[in-house]
Amino acid sequence: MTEQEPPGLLTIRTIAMPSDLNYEGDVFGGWLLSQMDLAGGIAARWRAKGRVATVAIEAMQFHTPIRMGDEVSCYCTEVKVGRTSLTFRVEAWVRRRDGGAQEKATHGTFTFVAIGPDGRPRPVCP
Ligand SMILES: CC(=O)SCCNC(=O)CCNC(=O)[C@H](O)C(C)(C)COP(=O)(O)OP(=O)(O)OC[C@H]1O[C@@H](n2cnc3c(N)ncnc32)[C@H](O)[C@@H]1OP(=O)(O)O
Repeated sequence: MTEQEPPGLLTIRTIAMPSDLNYEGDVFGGWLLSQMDLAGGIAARWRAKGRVATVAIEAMQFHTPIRMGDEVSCYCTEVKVGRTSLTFRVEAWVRRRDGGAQEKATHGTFTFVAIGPDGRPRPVCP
């Protein structure tokens, strides 16, 4: 069987460490959310060619738990570019520590705003 290819651009790949776990031994949802926010922020910064800030996170869904030592990869797909905002779908995929194929763990929609030197929204090149 061929491995399903995640959609979008690989932006972050990391390993779930002991300090990222909740008291049940699974990865804390907030840690995963922050990785996805970082990944989307990188993609948005590339697209906006400069500083961005997260303005909204919506439609988060957690499909499967992540455990210590699992490899976590975040893939970003551009959904929409407005006048000053950029929306990306971010998917987190997990490969278990003992190998095997990646599976989708979580996805969400992240919106960023391009920020100018004055800290206010600035237009993005179409
Ligand atoms: C609170 C925290 O520390 S969270 C961590 C990091 N994030 C931040 O610090 C951001 C804090 N927020 C801010 O500084 C401000 O809200 C800013 C600078 C991002 C935006 O300022 P605003 O005055 O709200 O900007 P404005 O109303 O002009 O909207 C800018 C764009 O964002 C979009 N936008 C604003 N709110 C939302 C939202 N909830 N969902 C989706 N898009 C939104 C607007 O539609 C607009 O897009 P467009 O120009 O492409 O049409």
